[in-house]
Amino acid sequence: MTELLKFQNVNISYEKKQVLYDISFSLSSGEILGIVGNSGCGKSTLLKSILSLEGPKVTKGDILFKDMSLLSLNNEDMRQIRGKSISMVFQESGIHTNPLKTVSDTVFESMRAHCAISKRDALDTAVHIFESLSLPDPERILSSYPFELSGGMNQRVGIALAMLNKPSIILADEPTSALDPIVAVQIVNELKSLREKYNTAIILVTHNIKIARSITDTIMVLHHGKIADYGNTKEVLSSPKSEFTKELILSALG
Ligand SMILES: Nc1ncnc2c1ncn2[C@@H]1O[C@H](COP(=O)(O)OP(=O)(O)OP(=O)(O)O)[C@@H](O)[C@H]1O
Repeated sequence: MTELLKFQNVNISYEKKQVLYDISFSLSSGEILGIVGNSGCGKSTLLKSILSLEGPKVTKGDILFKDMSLLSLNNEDMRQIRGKSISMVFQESGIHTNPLKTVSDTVFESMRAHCAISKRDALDTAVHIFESLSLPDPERILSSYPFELSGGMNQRVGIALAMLNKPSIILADEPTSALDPIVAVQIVNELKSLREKYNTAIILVTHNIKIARSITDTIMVLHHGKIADYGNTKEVLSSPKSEFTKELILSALG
């Protein structure tokens, strides 16, 4: 397994408010890392800092992608990384799909932003990914506007779109929290199959420790912006080091 992403003693702040403290971890190809913790502990901030999204600033440490510091990249280089090497799936995948555009227009635009490709080739790539994720009737999905698809289907399409440029890492921020439990399980299975089919590494932010237990190889528990526990998921859940993790497991898993 190749190491893709590495956080080295990273501190992150908004303006003057520090949110994350001394965060270190690494992510290898094909690995699924779960980040869990209470609301406001800094999970989303951690994901945003990887892609230098608006708001949080790294004030100490370094974030490396394939041994290259992401913090030293200019805007154009970071734009190339976003969506191509590292893409993001949000809670509401409407963010991936413009309400005024059909899915096929969105597909073409997001692929054309990273490579010279014809519309037909872009759509063929999308059909292939939809089929590999068992999305029904790919041609109908492509010709639909987002409002014509159900919430669950929108989210599944959002995950498929995040895969268009075959990124090596997907950052998934609570991708199942807006969905009913049956669709949530479907999404979790789709994330698993991305790893199996494409060896994609995934960082999954979730409130749901049961989901984390069922899908992740490694887990990081954050408490007030600090790492309370980090390591192999089975080991952390069976013998957590911190009191906070013990309580979290007890309340979620009994
Ligand atoms: N744009 C911002 N400006 C200032 N502070 C922010 C901003 N976004 C988040 N914060 C603060 O940073 C802290 C961490 O927020 P973050 O959204 O990363 O937590 P989270 O663990 O993802 O929470 P949740 O599970 O509720 O989504 C919180 O105290 C939050 O209020």
